[in-house]
Amino acid sequence: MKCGYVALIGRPNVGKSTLMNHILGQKLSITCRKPQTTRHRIQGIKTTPVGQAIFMDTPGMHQDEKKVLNRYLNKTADSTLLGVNVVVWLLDGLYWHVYDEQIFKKLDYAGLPVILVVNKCDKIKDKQAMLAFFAEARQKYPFAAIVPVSALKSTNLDILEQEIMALLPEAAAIYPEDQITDRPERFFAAEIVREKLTRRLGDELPYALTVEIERYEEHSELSKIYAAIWVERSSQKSIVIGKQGEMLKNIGTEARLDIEKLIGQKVYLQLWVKVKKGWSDSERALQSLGFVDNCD
Ligand SMILES: Nc1nc2c(ncn2[C@@H]2O[C@H](COP(=O)(O)OP(=O)(O)OP(=O)(O)O)[C@@H](O)[C@H]2O)c(=O)[nH]1
Repeated sequence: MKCGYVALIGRPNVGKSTLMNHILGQKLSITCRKPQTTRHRIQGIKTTPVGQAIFMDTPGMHQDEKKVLNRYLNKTADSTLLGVNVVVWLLDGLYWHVYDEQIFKKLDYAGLPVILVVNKCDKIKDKQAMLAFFAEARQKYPFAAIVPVSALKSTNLDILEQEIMALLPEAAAIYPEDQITDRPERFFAAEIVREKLTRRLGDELPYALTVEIERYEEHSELSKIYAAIWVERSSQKSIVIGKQGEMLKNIGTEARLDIEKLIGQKVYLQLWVKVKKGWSDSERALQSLGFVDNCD
C-alpha cells in the first residue's frame, strides 16, 4: 500500500480546485472564474486499491503582498511544501509566468518529486506546440512526469493519479478509505455561503467579504447554522442584503440547499451581514476571523 501527501501548487485560476474536485469525485473546494477564490488549505483524500493520496489544495501563489490577506495566503501556500511527498504543479497552458522562476527555485530547494500538469488541454489545439513545450519543460527541470489534463472534462486524470501513486512511499493508509476530507462540516458550510456570495456579487465585492460560522448546532433532525457575513463598508452591506433583503434571501436559500445535500440533513441557516472596517488590511481583524491560525 502506498500513502503520502501531495501538494497542489500553481498560480491562481489554473484549475487546482477543479482538479481536486474531479479527482475526488465530489465538490470539495470552491471554484469560480475569479482568481484567488481558495482561501484555506483543504485536505482531500483519495484512496484506491493501490494507495492513499492526501491532497493539499493550496491557495494560488500570489505576487501581491501589499495586503495582509495576500501575505497570509502566500505563507499558507509556501508551508504546504513542508511534509509532503509529491508536488503537483499545475499550469493552465503552454507558457511560463515570470513568477514561475521563483517556483523552480523553491522546488529545487525542497528536493521533492514534481509532476508537471498542463491543465485546460481541452483548449489546446496545437499538439506539436504541446510536445515542444514538454521538451522545453524537461530541459528546465527534472520533472518526474509531465501530464496534460483537462480537469474540467476529467481527461487523463486516471494517468495523473497513477503517476502520483507511483511516487508515494510505501506506507499504511492514514485515513479510512471512505473518508475524503478531514475538515469539519462547519468549514464547508462557510465555504458554501462564500461561494454563493462570490458567484452573485463577486464583481462588486471581490475581496471585501468573508464568512464566519458563529454557531453550529447539530440536532438529530435539523442542524442550525448561524453565520456572519463580514463586509468592509456599510455600502457593501446594502449590496449583500439587496432590495428588501432579496439578495441575502436568495444566497441563504441556495447555500442552505447545498449544505443540506452535503450533510444529508435538514438545515436552518441564518445569515447576518456585519461591517468590519478595513478587515483585509488588519492582522488583528484577520486573527479574529480565524485566518491566521496556520501561518508559519
Ligand atoms: N476549459 C477549461 N477550464 C477549466 C479547466 N479546469 C478549470 N477550468 C476553469 O478555470 C477556472 C478556475 O478554476 P479553479 O479550479 O477555481 O482554479 P484555482 O486554481 O483553484 O483558483 P484559485 O482558487 O484562485 O487558486 C474555472 O472557471 C474553471 O471552470 C479545464 O480543464 N478546462
